[in-house]
Amino acid sequence: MAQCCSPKPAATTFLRHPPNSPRISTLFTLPAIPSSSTKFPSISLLSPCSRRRSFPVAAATAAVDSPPEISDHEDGKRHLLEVKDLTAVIAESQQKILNGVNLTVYEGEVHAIMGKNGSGKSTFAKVLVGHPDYEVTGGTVTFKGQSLLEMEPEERSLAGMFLSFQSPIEIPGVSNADFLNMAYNARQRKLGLPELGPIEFFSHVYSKLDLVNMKMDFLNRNVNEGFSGGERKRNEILQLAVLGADLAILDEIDSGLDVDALQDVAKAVNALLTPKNSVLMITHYQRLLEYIRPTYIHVMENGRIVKTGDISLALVLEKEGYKAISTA
Ligand SMILES: Nc1ncnc2c1ncn2[C@@H]1O[C@H](COP(=O)(O)OP(=O)(O)OP(=O)(O)O)[C@@H](O)[C@H]1O
Repeated sequence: MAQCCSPKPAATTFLRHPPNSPRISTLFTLPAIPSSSTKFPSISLLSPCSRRRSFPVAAATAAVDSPPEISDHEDGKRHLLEVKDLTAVIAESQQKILNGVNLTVYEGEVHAIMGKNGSGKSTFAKVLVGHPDYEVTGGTVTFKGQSLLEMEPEERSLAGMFLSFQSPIEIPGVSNADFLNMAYNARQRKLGLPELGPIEFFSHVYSKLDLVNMKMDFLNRNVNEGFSGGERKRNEILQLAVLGADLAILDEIDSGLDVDALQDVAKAVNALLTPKNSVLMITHYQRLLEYIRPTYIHVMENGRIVKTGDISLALVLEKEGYKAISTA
């Protein structure tokens, strides 16, 4: 495991909104940038190490050094993600948000998490990628046979986890193409794979633009600057297509999308699905589930998954609301 706060060739960076907004919005693996660099003039690059008060190691010791999981699925599939009794608090206030989440995702599956506003869905997603606003207080998480909670956010990303955030941020002064190229090369470097120069990368990314129905000029625009809500969401999926992932966690990719954009985004996500990778998507609407068919739907309430079912569960919720399944 990488030593926290030691010099690294690459750093996973939580990019913050401007100072008056405390919400961290996105996670990428970027090359280390010298403090004197003018490359990202208006973004504060915050090492997760600098904010994390207690990295959630103790809770995960049971899974340390465990060998890759042997399948216990009837079809012989391996599980990608196994979450057991996960509890977490907001680091600053110590307010408990996750109250014992249990979830197993096998390769090739699509899981949807639904639930009332404030039930803990986004917090769960952010805890999975190691967001420094939260501390894990109990439970274990295994990702591809390794203890996820032992990994730095950067390692989680390099291990194949991708989170598309609910509100993707702008990065003024950095073109989309440069940003994607940097993130792509940082990952290639870490994995010991060949990097791509700007021209080679352009042809790599060009083939992905079609997938999300984005015009080429979006590559030359600054990351998300002036993008509409729908364009930002498409851009998130473009990042997923360029970087690839074993587990893509998509937090409300459907919010703010018109019908055509929703179909484009869903088509792109479906095109990226293989029997080996999985999607965990958070959504409020059954509409998205018509396009990206989930293997399971889970309902979160008060920081726990209280109900799991198939697509019919979403239909019940659409018709009767959460009171139909509430345990409160
Ligand atoms: N960093 C934070 N600081 C303060 N409160 C937080 C923080 N993160 C989460 N919370 C609180 O934790 C609760 C769960 O938030 P979360 O965003 O996970 O809910 P959600 O289920 O994703 O909601 P929604 O459907 O509205 O997006 C909310 O009450 C939220 O205000």
